[in-house]
Amino acid sequence: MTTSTRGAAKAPAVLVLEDGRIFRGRAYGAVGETFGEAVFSTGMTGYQETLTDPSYDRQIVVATAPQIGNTGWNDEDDESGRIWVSGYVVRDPARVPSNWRSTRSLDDALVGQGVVGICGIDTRALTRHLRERGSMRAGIFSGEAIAAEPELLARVQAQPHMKGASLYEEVATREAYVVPAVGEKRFTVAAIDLGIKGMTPHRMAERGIEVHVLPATATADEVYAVGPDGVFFSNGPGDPATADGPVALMTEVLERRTPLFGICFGNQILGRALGFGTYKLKYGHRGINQPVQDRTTGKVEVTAHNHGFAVDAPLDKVSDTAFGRAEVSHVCLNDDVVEGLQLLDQPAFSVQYHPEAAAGPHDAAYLFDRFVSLMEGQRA
Ligand SMILES: NC(=O)CC[C@H](N)C(=O)O
Repeated sequence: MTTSTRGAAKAPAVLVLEDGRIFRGRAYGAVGETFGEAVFSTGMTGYQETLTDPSYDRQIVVATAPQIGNTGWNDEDDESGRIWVSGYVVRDPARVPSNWRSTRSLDDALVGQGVVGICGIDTRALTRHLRERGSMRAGIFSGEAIAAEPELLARVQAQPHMKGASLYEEVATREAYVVPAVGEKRFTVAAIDLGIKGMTPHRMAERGIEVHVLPATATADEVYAVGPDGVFFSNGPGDPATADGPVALMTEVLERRTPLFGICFGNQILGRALGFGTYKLKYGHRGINQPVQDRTTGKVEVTAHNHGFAVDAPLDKVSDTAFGRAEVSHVCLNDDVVEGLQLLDQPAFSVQYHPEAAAGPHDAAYLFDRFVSLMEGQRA
């Protein structure tokens, strides 16, 4: 529920965490109330891409960068048709945005879409709290939504957990659509939309791929009806342990040995299809400067991340799976979390992070070329 809006920046607001910690600040964006999992993102740029990433559905995002909104909001950088975060927490919002592409302020964009936020709180203390205690449920209340603390806390504690949440169907397209290849068409890819970011089909289209984006509930018949050279599984919100439908579909794709690429949620689904488990990280990886090593080349890349879950696969041995040998291809150098998987006996691989990242960095863009090579190899 949100009520009014503009000029509301001075209304009092309160952020309530499920463990009882409370931060008091001022309303930012819409005034009202909202709930979600409080998570922090360390990106210093790219807030527009972050807020419109469907993988942030039902999450209250805390920006660790202290000044947010400086470049306003433009008509080009959205990753989807709307803002998906359920709430936004910033320390010091820009009073006057300045950028040649900006058409309105970030505050106006939040107000326009009814997204409740809070500003003027100590985001460093909040981030340290989430890092020590882990991501947790939270609520933001402003204006008339503010009530006695025990009441607000009880409402936060009544919210569903992110563990066990099935959200991908809620954010995915209902209708199939096609993103045409840029220049000469070389390949057709069926992309399963579990919360796909707009930049992903674009990065494929740039490589001569015609991308058929299909709903999360697509059947194998619908996938193969487009005559795909390869199948892609996208990023998406929620707990991968709930994604039984996409795991079953991917299993069929693997049985047919069609070239396969997955990103983020898609990596977790490949993990499950291979028989590995997934688990929730304490506070996840969200930001644009995470160091990852590609173990197939030894190279280290700086990468964009947004994940709260990870695949539980052995780092130091090749695993035998229903689809032959599999190995962990990429690993996060901060904490050894599995960041990529590849099959050694058929053309399938995935990464836990974001080679498409529009706000950058672009070190991992080669992964789209790797997908193209797999499709070329299958044709040869
Ligand atoms: N960006 C994503 O695809 C996120 C995947 C999953 N929801 C997670 O949090 O780990």
